[in-house]
Amino acid sequence: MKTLQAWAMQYRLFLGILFLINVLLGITVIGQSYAIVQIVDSVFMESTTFQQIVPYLMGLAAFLLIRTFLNYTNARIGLSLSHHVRHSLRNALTTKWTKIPVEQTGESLTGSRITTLIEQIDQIDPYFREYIPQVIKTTILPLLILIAVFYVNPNSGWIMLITAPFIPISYILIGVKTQQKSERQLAELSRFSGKFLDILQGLPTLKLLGRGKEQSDILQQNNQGFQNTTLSILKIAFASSFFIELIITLGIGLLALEIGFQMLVYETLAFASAFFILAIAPEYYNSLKELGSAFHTGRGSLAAAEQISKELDKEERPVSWGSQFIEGPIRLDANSLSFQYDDGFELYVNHFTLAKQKRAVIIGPSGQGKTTLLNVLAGIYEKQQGELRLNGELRENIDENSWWKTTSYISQQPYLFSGTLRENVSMGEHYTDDEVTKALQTSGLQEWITSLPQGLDTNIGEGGRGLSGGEKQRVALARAFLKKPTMVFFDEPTVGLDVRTEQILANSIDALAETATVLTVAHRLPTIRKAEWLYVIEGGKVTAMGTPEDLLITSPYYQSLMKRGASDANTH
Ligand SMILES: Nc1ncnc2c1ncn2[C@@H]1O[C@H](COP(=O)(O)OP(=O)(O)OP(=O)(O)O)[C@@H](O)[C@H]1O
Repeated sequence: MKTLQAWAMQYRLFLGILFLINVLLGITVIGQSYAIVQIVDSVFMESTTFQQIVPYLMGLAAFLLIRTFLNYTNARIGLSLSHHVRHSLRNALTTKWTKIPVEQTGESLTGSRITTLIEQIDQIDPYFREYIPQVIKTTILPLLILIAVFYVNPNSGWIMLITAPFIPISYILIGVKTQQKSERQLAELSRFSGKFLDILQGLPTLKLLGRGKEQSDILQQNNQGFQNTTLSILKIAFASSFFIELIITLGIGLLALEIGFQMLVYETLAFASAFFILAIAPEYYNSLKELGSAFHTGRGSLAAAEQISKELDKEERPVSWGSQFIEGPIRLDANSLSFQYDDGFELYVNHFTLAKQKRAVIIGPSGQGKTTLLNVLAGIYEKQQGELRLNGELRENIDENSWWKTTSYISQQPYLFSGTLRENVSMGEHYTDDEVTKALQTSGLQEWITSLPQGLDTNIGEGGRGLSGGEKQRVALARAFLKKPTMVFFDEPTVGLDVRTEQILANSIDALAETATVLTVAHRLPTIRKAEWLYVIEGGKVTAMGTPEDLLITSPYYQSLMKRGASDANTH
């Protein structure tokens, strides 16, 4: 629970208020017992008149009211503490996610992962709402009661002090015993739900194969296993609460016995004192018992806290930028450039150069690092070593905004936001409808827009739902046409596009290449054939670089590609 404790310690003011409230609560509980004792003693032992006990009755009512108010405030502060911690964790996670470099977003930022983590923040609620206030209460209340009892009758104080640890010890023993079983129960549950989902999804196939009955039996067995584990945990839970109640009863019984001896045999204790001890003892044991159950509730927050803190502690590799403004046609140069995914695939580029306004392509077998290289050169991934120069200036000295203003990056799966087509193309910049329409036309979407009843005002779902891969790329191209970049990074789709879309994409790139340096990760022969300059990537290294004529001599990969010739439309 170290992580949770550390989070709680950031809210010392709340903890201080909780401490104060519980000191007052302790005083109220003692005062309430004192008032009850005085009323009973006056009425039964001293036969006083009603008039004389009125102040005690009023005192009792006041203590009861104050106690209710303090308990309410205690719960409110717990709630508020939990709200503040969860709010700041949500903020911390969102800040973290917005800063995560693109390279890491793929591995950590899927929608379902975000949802799971945000939901897990709510699972830490019981720790702050119940456990923390209860820990503070259990630290202060029994202590104050103990001081009062020691003051009234030290012998009873000793009995209460010695019997108290049995309650937390029992809880710890039960916790240890049930932990393994609960873990097994969780495993059973996930096995059961996995199997259930699997069978449900494959039901039509199973029916066709006549295997429905067998699967139903398997499901029954899994269900039985889960039931048995749950029941065995429940058995321990029931037995344990019986055991703890027994300890409390024995503790109070022992106290009664000792008090009885002192009152009747040794006559060293007055009735009022004895009654006070017996009236306050249940408060003492109950608050210890409540800590145990709050502890179990709080433990449920543990796994969620671990997940959240793991996410928060994840190392970031942000791309560093500087203040040098960049514009005009771009030239790229790189030396000894290296990049590695967390202990995974490694890219190393000894030497790389791309002249201004050249039309270059990166080729190579699948999974060898073409996209990775494109991303490092575009400044989406941070290089680990080496130097990358843009127009002769080190990349880290370039102003990030001016770079992205000059650049268009068209990935294999461009992201479209939930919003209108106009918003998705203009991306926050101001363009007239004519300009937007023209850009969409140049990227071959003319027919498509005219078929849309709402035209540019058509709403596009999150992630471009309802648009094909080719349409998404064409919307991304339209963005590029509006931007008029001087550097274009284009990751050609690997998935098969229809001939017409392919032609439109090629024409669009041709149009962009008139005014920009274009670097394409190419998968298609027509694109490769149009290249003025080529790079071959194999095993994360640039194995050849030059004009198509150069490569026919220096690169066996390029030679074999050209040999396969026109019959092979794809390099894969
Ligand atoms: N985010 C990532 N984390 C870890 N490894 C990755 C990540 N992205 C890619 N890789 C790995 O890096 C290697 C190179 O991937 P990359 O996408 O650069 O290859 P590619 O040559 O562009 O492939 P393709 O032609 O199939 O698109 C692959 O082995 C891939 O599995």
